Amino acid sequence: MRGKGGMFRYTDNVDKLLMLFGTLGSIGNGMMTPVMMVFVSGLINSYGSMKPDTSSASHTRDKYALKLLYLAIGGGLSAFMDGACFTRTAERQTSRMRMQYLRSILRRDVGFFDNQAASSTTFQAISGISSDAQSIQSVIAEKIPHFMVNFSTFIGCIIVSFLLSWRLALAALPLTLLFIVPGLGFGKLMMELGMKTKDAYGVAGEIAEQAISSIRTIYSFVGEHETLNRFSLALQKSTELGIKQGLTKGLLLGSMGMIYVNYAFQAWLGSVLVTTQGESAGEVFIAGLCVVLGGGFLMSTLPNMSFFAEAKAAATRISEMIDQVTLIDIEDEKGETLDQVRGEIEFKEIDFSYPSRPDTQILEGFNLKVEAGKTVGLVGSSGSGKSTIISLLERFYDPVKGDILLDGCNIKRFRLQWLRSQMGLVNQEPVLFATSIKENILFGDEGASMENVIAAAKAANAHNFITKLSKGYDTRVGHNFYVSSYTLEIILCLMKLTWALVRHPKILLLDEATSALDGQSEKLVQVALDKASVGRTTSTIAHRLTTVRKANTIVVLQNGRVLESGSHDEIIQMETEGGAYLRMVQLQQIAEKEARKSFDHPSNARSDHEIKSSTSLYTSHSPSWQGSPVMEKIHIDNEALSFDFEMQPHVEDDGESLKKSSYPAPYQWRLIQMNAPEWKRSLLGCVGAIGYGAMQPFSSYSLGTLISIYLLRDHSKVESQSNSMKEGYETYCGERGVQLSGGQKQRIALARAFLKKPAILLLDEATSALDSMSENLVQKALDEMMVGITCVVIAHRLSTIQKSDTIVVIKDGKVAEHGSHSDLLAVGKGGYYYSLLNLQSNRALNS
Ligand SMILES: Nc1ncnc2c1ncn2[C@@H]1O[C@H](COP(=O)(O)OP(=O)(O)OP(=O)(O)O)[C@@H](O)[C@H]1O
Repeated sequence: MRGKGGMFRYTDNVDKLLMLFGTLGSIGNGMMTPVMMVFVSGLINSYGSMKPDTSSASHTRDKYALKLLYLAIGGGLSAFMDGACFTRTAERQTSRMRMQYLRSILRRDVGFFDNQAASSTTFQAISGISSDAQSIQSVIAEKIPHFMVNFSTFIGCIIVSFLLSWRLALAALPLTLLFIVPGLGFGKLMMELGMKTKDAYGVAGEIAEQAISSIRTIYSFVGEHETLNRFSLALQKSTELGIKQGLTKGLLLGSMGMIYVNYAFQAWLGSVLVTTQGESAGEVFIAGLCVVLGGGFLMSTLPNMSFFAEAKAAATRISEMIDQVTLIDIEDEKGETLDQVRGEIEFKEIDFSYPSRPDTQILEGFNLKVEAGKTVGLVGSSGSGKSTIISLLERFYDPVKGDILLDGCNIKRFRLQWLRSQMGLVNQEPVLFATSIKENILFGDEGASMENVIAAAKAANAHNFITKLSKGYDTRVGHNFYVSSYTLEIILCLMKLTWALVRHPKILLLDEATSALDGQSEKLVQVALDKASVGRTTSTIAHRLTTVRKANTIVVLQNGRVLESGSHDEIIQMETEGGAYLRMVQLQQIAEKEARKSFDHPSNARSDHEIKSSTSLYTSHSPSWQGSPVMEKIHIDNEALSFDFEMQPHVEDDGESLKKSSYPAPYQWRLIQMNAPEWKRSLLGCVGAIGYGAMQPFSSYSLGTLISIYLLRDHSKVESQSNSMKEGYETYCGERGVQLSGGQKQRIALARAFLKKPAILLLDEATSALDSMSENLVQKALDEMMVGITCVVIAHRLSTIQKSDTIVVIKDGKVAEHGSHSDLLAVGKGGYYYSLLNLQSNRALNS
């Protein structure tokens, strides 16, 4: 099951069985057509001799109907097996593949995502799960069975055609190349053009998307015309490709006309084979049909190859991702755990550079010790390495040099999952997923009980506002969670904190946790944070120095080194490098004063509207919300928080509200009017389409006629004469047939009688003028034709009537004797028939 690469990598025994049955089903399904062709050839042959309302006709009818019924049952069963087994196994295999793929992505160390452009990694991950896995699934579920069905039909048809008439098959087979080769060639060209057209539309779509998404910029620069020009230029490319595509499609469909060239050739050759080689009509006709059908099936089989190649490449991409070795493996079960964690952290002589930028040293000889239960505040200029320290502690990366210790033990010795579960991280990223509040909290610890969830929410001061919502912990958040942006920031903060606390971590890591909040809201949340950090070793990163003011130790970082450290009161007095912390505090105070001044000055202040639009992540976009009167107004008031907020509950019936929207129905007539300039081409297309459509019934009619001709020639066996006559069937017979011999006239008369398919056949010395070889041939044809019809044969030559059911000997206008040949012979020498037969055989001997 774990073989390297390949699209069947995740096949287990059940899948192998499913694929075996699927393959049998596909082959069975594919053999339907050839087997049916064999039956039909027999059926056509029997049509020639079938007469209405005779027992033999109904026997033949029943026989073939039954055979075809069995075939239908067999075909149905095999098609079912084919479809059901392959679809099921494709589903099983690719869902396993998707799972493994996602698991392998999730266990990647963070460095993996750094090493490539973030967008390309995300794209790769998503396309691996969606398009790559999808293309493998569609190959297993559809393309492989399609290939096998068509290929076995092709093989079956060719075998049947050779069995029925090898001469015709051999001669007609090369002609199939006349439509297979252009068909494949133009088909490939069509696909390439289709891809290019898609790309060209993509470019045009991108222009439109960019323009619409930045509509204000477009308006402000009066860039509408420019946008339209660029859009129309991009569309021009797709129009040119469209014309090429149309031409190629025309050539593709036109080249299929070669099928009829093949039929034309077969019609000619088939007649020759029936009339000169004694081949039967049904077999020759069906052999020819099988050759053409086989060619068609081969043609539709081959394009599958490109899908196989695509799926193979997709499987290789997925396998490469799955097989990549992870240095810091979250699923690695090895490693120690501590029964009791105190939470003492120590960084010893840490050198670090990110794997994606190994030449840039971020931390250099970094040392830091945080005692258990104490709070350390990390401050410093942007890029000084504050967040890097937290990443190293979480083991998102390992240091290049030095050790990080937890309670005196190197963190590399711990089981990674356990280590991370000891830390609660609250960072700046928005963390709410589009699910309920409870589920959101459970992301912190999926096994946590409801009591734990509530305890964590209480610890983060979030319980109060959650219980005020109408659905409490079951309120869905995410896309449809609409609150004012001010409230949203607070809720996000509290939720992140709740999430971090649900596992009762010993270490709390706060990376700019409150940076998105304004001073007033920060104060509200800070109470919750202070409460949460009691008894926990806490590391706080903050630009706003008031946030870290109360920390036991404040560490000032610069270029990955510790510049100053100590409590606020200690380091504010330090003069290292000009008192870095003091300068930071002073600069921040000046900036805050400036900000307050500009806020007090109305002309500088941002309007309400501006604030709203800049923080509209959750506040304004879904049309289903607009104008909805249902808003929850909630007041939160407890020791930590006191604020009001309005909240829109989740609405389930988006579809309903869409239905109610008043978009006008599409207007056909308007669409036609828009396309009016294209009427000439449309008309030409319609005429072509009608002509193409009419081909099928016309060709069916022609093929039907061909069968009749085959049957006629098959029965009359007038080949030798026809061949000996220069003009063949067009030979002029002369008045009352004077230009023909008596034997020739008789055979033509016989052919006329056969064509009429009479219920009663009267043959009055019908073969008397024939030489014995021709008589033999004609007699054979007569024997075939007389099956199931009433025949009255008058003959002097007694061999002609020997096989009759009843022979009636007439003498002087009276029936002298009657009975079968053997009955009459049994009468012996006294019998009239006996003596006639004796006389004739003596004459034959003498001559
Ligand atoms: N994933 C990464 N790959 C490569 N370089 C990185 C990565 N993350 C951060 N850096 C670089 O490491 C240096 C330190 O970054 P870090 O995020 O630790 O700084 P910081 O002090 O937290 O900054 P800020 O206050 O702006 O958040 C920066 O120069 C940054 O460009």
